[in-house]
Amino acid sequence: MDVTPGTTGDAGHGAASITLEGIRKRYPDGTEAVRKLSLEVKAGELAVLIGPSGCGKSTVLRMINRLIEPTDGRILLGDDDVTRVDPVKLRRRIGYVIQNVGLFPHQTVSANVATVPALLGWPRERTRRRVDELLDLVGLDPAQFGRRYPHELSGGQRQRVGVARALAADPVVLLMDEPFSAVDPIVRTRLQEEFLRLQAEVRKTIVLVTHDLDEAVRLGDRIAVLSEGGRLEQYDTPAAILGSPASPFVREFVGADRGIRRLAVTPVTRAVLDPLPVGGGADLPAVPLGGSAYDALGVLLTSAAEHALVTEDGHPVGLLSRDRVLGLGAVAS
Ligand SMILES: Nc1ncnc2c1ncn2[C@@H]1O[C@H](COP(=O)(O)OP(=O)(O)OP(=O)(O)O)[C@@H](O)[C@H]1O
Repeated sequence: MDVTPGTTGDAGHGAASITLEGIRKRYPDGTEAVRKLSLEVKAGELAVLIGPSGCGKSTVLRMINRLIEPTDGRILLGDDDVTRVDPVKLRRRIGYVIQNVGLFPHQTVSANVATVPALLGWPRERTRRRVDELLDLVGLDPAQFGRRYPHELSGGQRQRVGVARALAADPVVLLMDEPFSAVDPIVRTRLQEEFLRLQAEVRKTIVLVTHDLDEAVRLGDRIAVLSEGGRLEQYDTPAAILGSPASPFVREFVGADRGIRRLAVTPVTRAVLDPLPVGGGADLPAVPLGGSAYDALGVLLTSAAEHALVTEDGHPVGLLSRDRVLGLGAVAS
């Protein structure tokens, strides 16, 4: 996954904001899948759409790349109204990753990743370099995997090829519909971690649909909780969604264990520390400043200590009490 920053040519400056203005989708049979949704995703941010089955998540995603035409409203990429541009050209600017990836089974991994560059008529050498660079970026050795066919890969490897393919032509936006749901939980966690590293590298504007709240909390800069008809219940950071649900619907949706989930996204900061004791507290268990409150609680519980020593670059900076950590997980009810 290691690349020199900038070699992909897209370290952030290839991203565009996405603005949904009162979008609506009424299917021909009369189903109002999305009634009136407004939402803005800032350039370089990852927004997660989450909500119960059938609430309109996929419909929203597919309106952004016009696989589904909105009945009403506007969708802007940066300042461009996507409903006014040719949908085929539009889709070349938007990467799309779906569950089970949808790789072409009779094409090699390299040919799959090269799909959009080939459509754009890139010279062969440029395409080859880009394909190798992307396979490296998603952690697949091009020499080993480039000539394989999709059925010769594991589920997790196929997902990575799907991500590489979506990034190939340096899209301004990436849409991901349940991209990690087809793999087992352990592989999923690893792919999510790799994906976060990749996103720190490429800084695309991403809209990701998931059913999995843990995934939403782990990956999202912001989470949009939707209810039936694409109604926006809350759009905020993971910590705010878990800490202050805006409606009974969100409270129920994020569930009773949201205090624990909240600890996972709350860092230990100087603001919650007590002063160091005389003698330095060297016998106490240590936790790093900036680490998650969830990890700190784990250390406190396993060592049965009332306090942990918080360190920065190995130097003690203060004490963290168990009560303080539990207070960080407390949520408005
Ligand atoms: N082509 C269609 N014609 C009529 N209704 C449709 C069509 N596609 C989707 N719907 C309906 O629109 C609503 C929203 O569907 P959508 O697939 O966007 O939901 P979702 O939130 O992505 O669901 P899931 O989480 O189950 O994938 C559902 O009630 C669905 O039955």
